[in-house]
Amino acid sequence: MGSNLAAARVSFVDARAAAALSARTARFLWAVLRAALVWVRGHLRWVLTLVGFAVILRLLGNQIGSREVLALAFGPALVAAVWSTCSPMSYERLCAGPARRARWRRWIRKNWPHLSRECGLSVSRATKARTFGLVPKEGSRFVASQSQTVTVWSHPRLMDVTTVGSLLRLTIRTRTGQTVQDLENAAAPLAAAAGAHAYRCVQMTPSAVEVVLVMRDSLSQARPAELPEAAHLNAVTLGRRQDGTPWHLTVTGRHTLVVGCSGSGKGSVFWGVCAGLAPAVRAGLVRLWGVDLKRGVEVGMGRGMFAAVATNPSEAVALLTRLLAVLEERGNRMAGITRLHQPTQADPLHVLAIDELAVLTAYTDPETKKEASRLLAEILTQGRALGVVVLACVQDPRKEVVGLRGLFTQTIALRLRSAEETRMVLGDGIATIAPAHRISPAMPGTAWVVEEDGSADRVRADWWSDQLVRQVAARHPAPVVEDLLAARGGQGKTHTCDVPASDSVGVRAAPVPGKRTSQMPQKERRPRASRTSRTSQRGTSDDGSSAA
Ligand SMILES: Nc1ncnc2c1ncn2[C@@H]1O[C@H](COP(=O)(O)OP(=O)(O)OP(=O)(O)O)[C@@H](O)[C@H]1O
Repeated sequence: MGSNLAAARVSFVDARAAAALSARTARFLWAVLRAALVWVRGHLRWVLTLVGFAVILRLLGNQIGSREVLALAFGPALVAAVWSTCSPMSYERLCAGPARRARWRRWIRKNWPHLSRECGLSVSRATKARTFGLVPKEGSRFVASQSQTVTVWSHPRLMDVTTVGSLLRLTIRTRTGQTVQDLENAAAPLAAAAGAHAYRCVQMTPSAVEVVLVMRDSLSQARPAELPEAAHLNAVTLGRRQDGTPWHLTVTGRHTLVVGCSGSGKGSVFWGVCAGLAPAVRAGLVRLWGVDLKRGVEVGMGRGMFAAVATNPSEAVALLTRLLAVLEERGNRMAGITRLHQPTQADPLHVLAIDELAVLTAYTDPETKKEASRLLAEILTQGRALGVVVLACVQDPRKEVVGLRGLFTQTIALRLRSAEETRMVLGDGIATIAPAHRISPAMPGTAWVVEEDGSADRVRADWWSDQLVRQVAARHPAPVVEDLLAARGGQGKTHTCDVPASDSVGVRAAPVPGKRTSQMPQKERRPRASRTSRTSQRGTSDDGSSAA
């Protein structure tokens, strides 16, 4: 009886394993078939020509030859299908990627005269040309040559075409009578004709421009942030650029304004900077100060890495007063000795991170607003060289809301509501090359930034989950905590905390008087699921400035 039961159990287990194996095999075969069909569709001309050739050979009675030709038609499809199913990464790297890039290069070279004409880059002139040969003329007489009016086109020169990853780079030289501005203006129709997701222009010489077309959108997928390990002071890695390279943001010596409408992903940039600096915070080289007037909901997630957090306007004024005192004391110390502050453990870099600046500078009572704006203006004007920098996030970029806009030295434009807002944030003439108002709501964390050389680039910040922020705060707690109540009297009071050696997870209770956020129930956030944007429903590009 017992042995029967054991045998039945064994056969049941075998049957389940066999069923799982057949399901896996069926799935694999289906994937291979689908990949083969995709390959055939992409190489239809090749396949049809060889099939036609095989049919002719068969009609002529050459059976073996026709079979070989059919193998030549479908063999590559089978190899490609199996390869791409078993090892998609190596297939993309060694086969599909290089083939695709070669196709882009060929296409642009072949179609350049046509593209340049249709995008308004070429000019034509009518000219007389003489044709030679015996040409019939009235009656039965022939003449040896005759003159005709012909149209001659002159195009800007396509000097070089290169590809890297998903980028197609065109180096174009102006034709006579053309400026680099003309080439830059034609980049949008050029990108649309090439089916590029986005583009950017970089002036190479006074008469040559590099137009970079982003042929495949590498930013479409959200990417989770990683736990920061090393202490970096100068720059933090916030995410990636549209060419797939890392996006580093300089922090030292820069005041950063992050603008984006609600849900555009300001939190990702905020935590990218604060959590990116966390190892340096723990090392004592950076001191983070937080202002979160949305009841501390955002900063509360990573409270442990901040030296002080203000969650109401009076606390914010106290915090700014304290920071200004640091500035004044440091200024007095540095006068005549050095012009640029070098962060050390005894004298760290102070980073003031403000979530929703408008609550402080526009939506609070007039007195607090005036005082906060005054203090912030002083910090913004003097802080850069003295090692006090500001990171501020805001939804509304209008002057009446952020009067201090001009004092920030770098700006990140997340999704904005209109081209006018893009102009306000990034500067005049930028809305066409960095259309932040066209970023898809389905891609939070995506932004446009303007580089020092004036070129614009599209970037996407990595996603910081609440859990990861808490983990960073637990791993890299601030060694020093400031007492804001004492700062109200103009004097700061500093508590030194023992930094735990362990990497245990959990928010460290920071002894800040009057602090409510650590007790507040926090809602766990998740990356927003992609949704079809209204623009993409209309058949235009989601986020870039151009669409195929
Ligand atoms: N980098 C990112 N990648 C993917 N999803 C993101 C990213 N950043 C944010 N999100 C998603 O977008 C949502 C809104 O993000 P977030 O709260 O940072 O926006 P916000 O601009 O701060 O909005 P608000 O100003 O209303 O607070 C998040 O809950 C998350 O689902």
